Amino acid sequence: MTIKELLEDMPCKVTGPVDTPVTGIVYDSRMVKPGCVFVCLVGSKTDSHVYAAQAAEGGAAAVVTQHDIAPVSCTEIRVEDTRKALALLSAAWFGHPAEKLKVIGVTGTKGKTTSTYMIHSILEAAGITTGIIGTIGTVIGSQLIKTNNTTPESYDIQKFMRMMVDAGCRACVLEASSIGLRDHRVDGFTFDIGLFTNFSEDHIGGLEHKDMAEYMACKAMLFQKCRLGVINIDDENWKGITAGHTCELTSYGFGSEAKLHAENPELVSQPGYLGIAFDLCGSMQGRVRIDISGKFNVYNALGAVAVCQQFGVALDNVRKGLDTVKVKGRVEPVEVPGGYTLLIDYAHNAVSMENILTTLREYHPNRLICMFGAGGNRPKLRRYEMGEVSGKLADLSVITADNSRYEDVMDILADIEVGLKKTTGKYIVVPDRKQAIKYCIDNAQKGDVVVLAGKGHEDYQEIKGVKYPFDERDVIHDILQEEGKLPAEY
Ligand SMILES: CC(=O)N[C@H]1[C@@H](OP(=O)(O)OP(=O)(O)OC[C@H]2O[C@@H](n3ccc(=O)[nH]c3=O)[C@H](O)[C@@H]2O)O[C@H](CO)[C@@H](O)[C@@H]1O[C@H](C)C(=O)N[C@@H](C)C(=O)N[C@H](CCC(=O)O)C(=O)O
Ligand SMILES: Nc1ncnc2c1ncn2[C@@H]1O[C@H](COP(=O)(O)OP(=O)(O)OP(=O)(O)O)[C@@H](O)[C@H]1O
Repeated sequence: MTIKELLEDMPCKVTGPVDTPVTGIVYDSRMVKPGCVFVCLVGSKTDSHVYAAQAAEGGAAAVVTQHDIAPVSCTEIRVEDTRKALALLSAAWFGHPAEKLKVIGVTGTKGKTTSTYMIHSILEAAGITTGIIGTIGTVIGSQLIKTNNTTPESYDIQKFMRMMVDAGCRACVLEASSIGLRDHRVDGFTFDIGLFTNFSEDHIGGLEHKDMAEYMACKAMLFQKCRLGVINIDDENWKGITAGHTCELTSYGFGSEAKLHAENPELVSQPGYLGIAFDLCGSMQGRVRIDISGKFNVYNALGAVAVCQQFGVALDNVRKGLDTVKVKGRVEPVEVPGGYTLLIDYAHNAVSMENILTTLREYHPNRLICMFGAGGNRPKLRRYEMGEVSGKLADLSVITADNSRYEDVMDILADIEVGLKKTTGKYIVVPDRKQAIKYCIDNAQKGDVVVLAGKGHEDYQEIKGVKYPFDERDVIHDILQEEGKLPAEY
């Protein structure tokens, strides 16, 4: 492919030769190879236009810029926005893979990861091979490729979609974060379906959104980039999210005014299994059961079913998909002996923790035990709030290390204690996370629900700039093995 072919349909001003063959697209100067097109991005730390000359000297066929640079020894492609250009160029480079897939984008403050896994599980049950791009990584068949962002850079999204097409996938379900939408990571293609889960305060400040209005406007972009919007109309913000939409809309929720709605939710509780069953009503009818705890999962399931209906999936496959779905680190049960339930969850702020603990309370456990910590080099307010929430809602809080980063773990725990002390909740401090898990396992009683909060799918602990291996599943396995309590089937 030549520069000219690559630029087809892209508004730009070109200075220099355009018949040069292109060997690849690169958005990091350290990855420049002879013949590549280097796209200069204005980032939060670096404006990589400063590397344009170096890229040209390194053999780049062209550099893509959005502001003036000193003349370079290769072709210069001038565009209005290089992030947008990166998306368009990457789509062209990988042969527009989205056109060969049904692409579903999921946006919302909570429930994106869970919903993508539910959609994946249902579609796969129906024989529709589906890839996932999201917080846990990119899933293509049995392969999990770890990524830094919930919504990766546009180049990577296009590359992953190409890999999915080559692997025989027919669909791709992607978490479209507000930052990803804002930063043009999902430009260059049209989503077949956009799913809205819910909207609440999050991601404000720092390098994220300046205020709630901007946050909402970014989420709303999905419904200007898709053909059909599937909307949770029980969330009062749905009208703001769909303002300016260019797609058709369909709805889900608990009320009968929603096209697909739920009735008769019933919590299902057995040792090691907390789920929920409910009736699907409206556009699909039948009782279904989800193998993940929490009433909010009825919403995630409704959204997922409404999406899968667009593929003509039958009720049996919906049932099968929902009854077998597993999401790593999202109220994920881990099998343990002793008649109690042990869960790993990603809740790492007060809102998520309140949601999860309130939900688990509804299962009427013997005791609800919450083990958690808080990230270092993050706002202290989060720690006070988490302490207060757990103190109010759990029968016992076990406070311990999370990703302490550059802070002393004891300082973080002291902040969490400030919140705990506002309540009458019992707590214990066990700074080492493995020891804290061991404490929970050793002290759990029949009928208890123990939630290990904070790390979810993460498999490391970040301390002073180093990521140490720490997968809670492995840690639990090691503790049970050391104590001779490992179930026979492990
Ligand atoms: C603030 C932010 O969004 N940063 C993202 C952004 O990095 P950046 O542009 O700020 O990076 P930078 O270091 O300033 O570099 C700018 C450019 O210079 C290039 N560079 C840099 C150095 C050099 O020597 N040569 C060079 O060419 C870099 O490759 C880059 O292209 O682009 C990177 C590549 O796409 C992202 O990985 C990175 O996400 C960081 C890790 C991040 O934390 N982002 C958060 C805010 C985020 O995106 N979150 C959302 C939502 C999550 C949720 O819903 O929970 C997400 O989708 O993940
Ligand atoms: N529909 C929902 N409503 C409220 N809370 C939810 C919902 N779905 C999940 N949660 C809670 O939020 C946590 C994160 O869920 P999930 O990872 O699916 O959402 P997400 O949108 O991908 O979140 P994040 O952006 O934090 O990764 C869950 O562990 C659960 O506690």
